[in-house]
Amino acid sequence: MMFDPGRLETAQDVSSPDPVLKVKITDHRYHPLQQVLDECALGINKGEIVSLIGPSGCGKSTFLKIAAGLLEPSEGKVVSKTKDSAVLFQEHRLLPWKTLIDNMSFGFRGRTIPSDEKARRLRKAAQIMGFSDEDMVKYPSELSGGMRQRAALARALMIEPDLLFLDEPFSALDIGRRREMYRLLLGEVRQRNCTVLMVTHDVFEALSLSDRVIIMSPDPGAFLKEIKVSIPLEERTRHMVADLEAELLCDSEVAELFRMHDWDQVL
Ligand SMILES: Nc1ncnc2c1ncn2[C@@H]1O[C@H](COP(=O)(O)OP(=O)(O)OP(=O)(O)O)[C@@H](O)[C@H]1O
Repeated sequence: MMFDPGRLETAQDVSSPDPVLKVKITDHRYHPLQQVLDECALGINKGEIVSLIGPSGCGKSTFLKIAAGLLEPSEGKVVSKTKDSAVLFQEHRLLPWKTLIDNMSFGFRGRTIPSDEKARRLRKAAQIMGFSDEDMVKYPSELSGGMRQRAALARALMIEPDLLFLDEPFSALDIGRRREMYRLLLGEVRQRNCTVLMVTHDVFEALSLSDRVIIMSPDPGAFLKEIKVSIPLEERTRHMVADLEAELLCDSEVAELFRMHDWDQVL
């Protein structure tokens, strides 16, 4: 297929010779008879935002969990040169019996960080996320869905990670809250040149936020295509991203994958 080379390019070995995260999986199975992942290799450069998209069940979360070191691949290896990584899931995973401040502080567990530095980070995160002093002593059940998701992001950012794994963390939010989260996240990510690997169902979201988008096909999961989005993130408009999405779905392999041959029709 032809992509407009100024906007969407088929990525050909865009990772530097020295990526900060290198994942090479040749096989992954939860059960001996069911191969979930076939060959999948990915190198991510420092400060790069890479998204994985693909049909439900193709193995995106499995790949992300392996990349994040939460799961051992049946065959393969992960090499990371980053210092601190954090994972953010679709469910906020806040502890219901802890207040907001205690949930955010939970991000510090297992780290030796001086208490004045902890207090500084908590204050800064509360300010960025828009939490009042009153909010900080509330329990998760007393917070709105958007606040809970912001709290989960704040907790993940407490350790000031240089590598962030996101598994559909915005999918339960409305469009306005989602954009709010994008801004909060990208502000932090850009400021600290953090590297990001994100799984999403949403092609528009992937094209909005990423430097590179990887499209996975199922049975067993494998990388079908890599797309580089060359419009700088700060310059992307919704209109441009909608055009990129249409362009991507014109690719017969991608359309086939998502069963979107007639993508222009609403139904
Ligand atoms: N813990 C597990 N034990 C057994 N099978 C699993 C486990 N986790 C995932 N699977 C299976 O592995 C396959 C890939 O699942 P995975 O969650 O990685 O896909 P996905 O692309 O992230 O899906 P979705 O988009 O629906 O979240 C599926 O067939 C799923 O049933």
